[in-house]
Amino acid sequence: MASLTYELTLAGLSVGAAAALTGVGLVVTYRATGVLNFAHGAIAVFCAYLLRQFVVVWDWPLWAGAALVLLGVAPALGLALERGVFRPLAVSGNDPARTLVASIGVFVLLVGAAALLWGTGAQEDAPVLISADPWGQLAVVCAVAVAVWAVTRLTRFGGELRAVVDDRRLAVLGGVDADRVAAVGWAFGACTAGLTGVLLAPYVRLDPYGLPLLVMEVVAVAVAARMRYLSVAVGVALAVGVAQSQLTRLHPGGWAQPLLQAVGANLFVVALLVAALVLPAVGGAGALSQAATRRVVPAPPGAWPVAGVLFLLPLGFAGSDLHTAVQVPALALILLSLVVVTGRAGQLALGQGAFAGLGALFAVLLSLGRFPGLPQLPGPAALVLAVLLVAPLGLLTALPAIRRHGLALALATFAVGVGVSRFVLAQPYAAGLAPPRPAGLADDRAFYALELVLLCGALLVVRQVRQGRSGRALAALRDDEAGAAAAGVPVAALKVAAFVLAAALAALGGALLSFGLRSFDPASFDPVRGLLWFAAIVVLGADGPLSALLGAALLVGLDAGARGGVAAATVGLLAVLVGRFPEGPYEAVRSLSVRARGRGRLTERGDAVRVRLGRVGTGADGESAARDLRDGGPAGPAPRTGRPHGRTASGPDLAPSRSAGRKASPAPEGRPSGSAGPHTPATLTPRAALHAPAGPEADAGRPAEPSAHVPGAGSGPGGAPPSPPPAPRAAAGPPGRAPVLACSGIVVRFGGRVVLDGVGVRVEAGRVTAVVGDNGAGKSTLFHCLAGTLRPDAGRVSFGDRDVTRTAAHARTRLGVARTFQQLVVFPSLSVGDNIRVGAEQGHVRDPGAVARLLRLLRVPDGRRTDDLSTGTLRRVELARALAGRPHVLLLDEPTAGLDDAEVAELTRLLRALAADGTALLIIEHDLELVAALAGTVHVLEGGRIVASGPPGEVLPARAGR
Ligand SMILES: Nc1ncnc2c1ncn2[C@@H]1O[C@H](COP(=O)(O)OP(=O)(O)OP(=O)(O)O)[C@@H](O)[C@H]1O
Repeated sequence: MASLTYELTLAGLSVGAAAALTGVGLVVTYRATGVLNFAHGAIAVFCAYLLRQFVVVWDWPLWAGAALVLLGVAPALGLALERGVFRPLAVSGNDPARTLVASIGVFVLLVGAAALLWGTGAQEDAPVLISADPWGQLAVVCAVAVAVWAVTRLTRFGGELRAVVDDRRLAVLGGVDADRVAAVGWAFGACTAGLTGVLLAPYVRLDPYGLPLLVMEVVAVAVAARMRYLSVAVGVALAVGVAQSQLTRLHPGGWAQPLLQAVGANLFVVALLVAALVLPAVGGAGALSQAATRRVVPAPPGAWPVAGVLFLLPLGFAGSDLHTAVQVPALALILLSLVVVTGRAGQLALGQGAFAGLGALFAVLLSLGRFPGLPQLPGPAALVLAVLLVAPLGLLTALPAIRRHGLALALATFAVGVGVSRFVLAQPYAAGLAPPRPAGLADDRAFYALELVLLCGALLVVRQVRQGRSGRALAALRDDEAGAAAAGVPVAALKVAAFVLAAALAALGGALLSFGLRSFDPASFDPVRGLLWFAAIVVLGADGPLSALLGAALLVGLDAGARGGVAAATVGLLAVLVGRFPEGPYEAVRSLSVRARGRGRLTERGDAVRVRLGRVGTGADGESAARDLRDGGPAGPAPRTGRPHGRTASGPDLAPSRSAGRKASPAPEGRPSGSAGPHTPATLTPRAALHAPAGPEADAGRPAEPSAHVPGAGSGPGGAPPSPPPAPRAAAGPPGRAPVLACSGIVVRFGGRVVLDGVGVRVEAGRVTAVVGDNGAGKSTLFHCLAGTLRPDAGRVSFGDRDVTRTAAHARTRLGVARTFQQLVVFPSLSVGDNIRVGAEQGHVRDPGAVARLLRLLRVPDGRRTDDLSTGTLRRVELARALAGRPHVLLLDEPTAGLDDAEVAELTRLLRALAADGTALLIIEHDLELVAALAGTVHVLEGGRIVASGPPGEVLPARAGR
């Protein structure tokens, strides 16, 4: 027995050593470049094939082949990838979605190229570089790990590496050659990938699809090591390898037997599921730009009728052509699922193959009467029930997606895809299933016609989802999750809905695929297919149903008409190009031609400048927008009643110069504060704009008007005194008014550090309350607690008499607490009008004229895209979106950031008018002059505590004098 244990341990160490090498390679590449290299497994298989080519086919000596592959080809491949694919992405900001798409593109490209060059069948004669005896392999792993440790800890290069990892731009400013660091990281990562492939190939099947996946399952090891700790990666890899090996000894009877066998054979997949779904997310938890997924390739005119005719053509086919054609609508449905979840909702869904496979398996089992607990069903009923059963399983990816973004979400959905493939689809009960076609549809033509009908139905459903209110909400979610929540979009529910609908569509497609081919083949739905489909839909323009039709025709056509691997190689190549040139082929050609002329090298500095200029909005539009703002006069007229707290603009003694850090205004304001501008309709006050009479249904669904809903709200200056606030500990503020929004005793800790310590503020109707303080004082943290984006560790937040401490951000918005962002947030894929419409729709404001009035009031251009508008205009768009939901409370985090003096004056007048109309405002602001001009009450935050509160005239001079 002891010797069996020993033997199994040795076998496990051998597997673990290869996994450890993968882990080390992934960690080093990630540390050097910030990229989780999905192509690692594909590089491994490419190198393994190449060594076989040299040694077995061309009869080279093993040492020569190995030296050339591992010390020549692999690092050269890594360098080429860094130089040609990932460096331009890193320079342009390392958008994780684009980087991920590019690395999946490289994966698909290399896998396709391997299939093209060496065929899709498995090779059994890969040369053995190091014997199966684990000691040699372990020695290699230890040597590699120690070398990496020594280089990163003891050399200057290691210091540079750490600097680049911490902050690439900062490191570059500090003189570090980030490109060199990344190049070394890529070369080394590719070397370890090659070594892994060469070590594994003789002991597992060397085939273009299986081996890369095997290597990618091992990503769990790197995730468990938090993409950081080499020793953890090596330890986990060896432990899982040994445990997997030892599990083969157990042979329990009954139901546990197949389960244990499956787990024993796939312990790295279990580890992947745990690492991706249970451990804290890697790659940062923040919402990420999904620029790569929202790409729309505009359909040329007449594309839909042409597509319709092309899809009808196969009805005239016969024989094998028609048999091939039946796969197209089925695959189009699967790709359509990605249009919904990735294209429109912006979620990186790498596991759609799993849902297609489940749909196929369930439908086939049901139609054969082999589904546990259910009788045999006729084909159509089996199809419907399979879709209904799989749809809720969309929660498998939807639930992780609620908290995970970007890379972490990609890993989670990939893990689910791999898990379902290994534990459900590739099981003995699923082997050799041959479902009958539904009665009356045995003929390929009839079946194809049914598929077309179902595809049309699905296209109509997707069209409905992408249009109108739901379409705008999904686009907002895709563009900026926090912004969407702030506009009132129920982010979590919408994600769940998108994933569930996508699972249903994929299941329908998968079921049709199996019925069409009259067989269930788990390999048709393996995770590599999932990656290929994902890359294909992103390449063709994820947010467009036409892409699904085109993609399906392309993939099926290439698979049927060309050598195996051509489809994957084509999609991979396109994905790499799209990763680099997301703006499309024109941009690609332009950039390449500029480079060919030797003038277009994108430098760190050049790009940074462009990014900066882009943000402040240069060019004719930006300048004209700023001029409009200056010349157009204030957004609203003078307050109808006097200012409630009777302050006028501050004296010069109160504030430091406002122009610090702000664009200088070339034109004088030339107008007294609060006066109406020439372009503003004289009768249009902010509240009048928001609450202008509308149809009887105008406020349907709205909880209540301020006075009915919130004590004190809407009473404005001189309103009836409301009842006292219910807050347990009275917050600072003048007595006699009930706060619309209040917090008390707020405590927030980050990692044990107290950032807010018993803070309380009241935000009252018709008043501007300000919070000032030094950088890091805790202002934004307090703001997040009030807006609902952060739950305090202790304390209470109340809205009127309602405790909202645990109420989600979007729900607070719907109650009437609107906010803007310090880094302004607009939804770039929506027009200006639609940006505002999202706010109105989510606030259940059904007055059709409200958006138009807001557009007029804030003088923002409807129909325009947001990309080329100036910061000032974008701030007004953001404000308009916040106001569109008719909020009772408006929270503004540094609203003047990036504005010039004229724009600040404009904003000041608008905010004053809003307050005069009864809105409760809370401002976090460094600009003391603005605070003095606007606020009735000022709270000074220092080190997480409120150290002074009162009217600005009392509080601010002390601050200004510091
Ligand atoms: N998510 C977080 N994790 C850990 N620490 C955080 C986090 N968010 C904020 N902090 C820390 O909490 C403190 C308060 O941050 P906060 O952003 O609230 O300050 P602030 O007053 O808004 O500063 P600024 O004016 O620069 O925006 C800072 O020291 C910051 O580093």
